[in-house]
Amino acid sequence: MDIRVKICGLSEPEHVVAAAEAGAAYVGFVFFPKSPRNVEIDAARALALEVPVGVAKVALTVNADDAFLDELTRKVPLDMMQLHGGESPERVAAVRARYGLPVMKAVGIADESDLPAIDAYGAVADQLLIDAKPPRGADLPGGNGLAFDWRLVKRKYWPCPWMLAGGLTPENVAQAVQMTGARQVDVSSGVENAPGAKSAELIRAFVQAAQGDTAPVPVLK
Ligand SMILES: O=C(O)c1ccccc1NCC(=O)[C@H](O)[C@H](O)COP(=O)(O)O
Repeated sequence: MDIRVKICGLSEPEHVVAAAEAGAAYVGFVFFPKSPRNVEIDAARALALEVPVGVAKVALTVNADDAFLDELTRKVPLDMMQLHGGESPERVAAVRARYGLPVMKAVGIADESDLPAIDAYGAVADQLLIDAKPPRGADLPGGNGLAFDWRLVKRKYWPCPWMLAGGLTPENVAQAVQMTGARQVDVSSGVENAPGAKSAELIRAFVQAAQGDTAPVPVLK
């Protein structure tokens, strides 16, 4: 099955190479100092230069200001910006216009009351990342290894391309794809041995499982 995979929170060249060789379509770099996956801009530039043509380099920021994004986009060759904070639809549109890069907006889902944000952000973003809403008081707005109820996003109409995220693992990704109809998936914690410590083996297992290269999983009713 042609499922596009994003491996997020990469900080070591060997894992960038593992993701690309496994067939990931996107690699993500996190710019958020509180995260165990945070990378500095100069380190991200070096990582980005390891990424083969055809694999999209995504910069994940959280409520970043123009000064930071100016430096980031000047120094790191990027293919997409991922906004993972409380950025408003107006801010999403402004970032898109200022940097001329496609913007993916993260939308956190916990229950039905979160669903209208899909249409609000879908009207201004190039893509949506549909993720689990972080628990109240969490240190990180994403990358928490938490899944949400996938039945909430079994919808027929999507305003733009989207990616499923939140608590995905090599074990559950095939079922998540089957239940939601997602054509793109994103993972961070599920391919780590500890927070921030990616595993090349788990990256390969995740891409294979997402693309249906393992035994089918039973459908949950
Ligand atoms: O991964 C982080 O540390 C992070 C920090 C701040 C904002 C967002 C962050 N990650 C967002 C991602 O794109 C994750 O891949 C997504 O939330 C799924 O994470 P996980 O449930 O750990 O697979």
